[in-house]
Amino acid sequence: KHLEICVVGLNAAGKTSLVNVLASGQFSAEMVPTVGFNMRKVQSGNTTIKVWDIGGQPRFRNMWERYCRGVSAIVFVVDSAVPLPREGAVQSSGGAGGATTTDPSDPSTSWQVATEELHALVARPMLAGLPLLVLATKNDVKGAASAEDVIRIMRLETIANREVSCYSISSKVQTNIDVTLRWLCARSPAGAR
Ligand SMILES: Nc1nc2c(ncn2[C@@H]2O[C@H](COP(=O)(O)OP(=O)(O)OP(=O)(O)O)[C@@H](O)[C@H]2O)c(=O)[nH]1
Ligand SMILES: [Mg+2]
Repeated sequence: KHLEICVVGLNAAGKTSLVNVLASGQFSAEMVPTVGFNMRKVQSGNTTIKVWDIGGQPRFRNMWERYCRGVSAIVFVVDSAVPLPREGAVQSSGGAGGATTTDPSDPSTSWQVATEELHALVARPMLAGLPLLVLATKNDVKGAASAEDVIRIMRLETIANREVSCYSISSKVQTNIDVTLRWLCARSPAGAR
């Protein structure tokens, strides 16, 4: 079986680290930001997964939709080690793309931007119905947000008309990498949906 998936999320969320662990089992603390995109192939049993890993810096975010078209699933990676905002601090401010003034020193900003980027992406008509896996990574860090926190903060229950899952994972100590791979392998090839 051949699948194609696309991994997106904010810069330094941990996308490339995850893809490296999926592809080769290797984790490195020394990472360089992805410029543009990388493609890696992940083999699991008789399933080959072509993985598009897109840069998360603001200038690459407009590429996400293009690479997500026609894949079997979208993986959105968030950094769960970023402190959670105060209750109610993450609000919808009407879409992503620079219209929002952000304070980079404010941890609620990162959650808010991630939430806005995710909701803007899944609202794209071309991506309608694509299964979504939100991965809250870096759960090896003390005080990391749980999957339940992420579901609430990012309002994942409001994302309708597609399969949505959320796992808390760590690439560093390889927590829930197995369930992530099982979720990916269970997708149907694009076109077969
Ligand atoms: N503690 C911990 N650190 C992690 C984990 N995954 C990634 N990191 C660290 O987070 C930083 C960013 O990781 P990357 O994988 O490069 O992040 P990215 O999402 O690919 O970033 P861009 O390519 O800029 O979009 C690196 O210092 C990683 O070592 C994890 O599971 N646990
Ligand atoms: Mg990267």
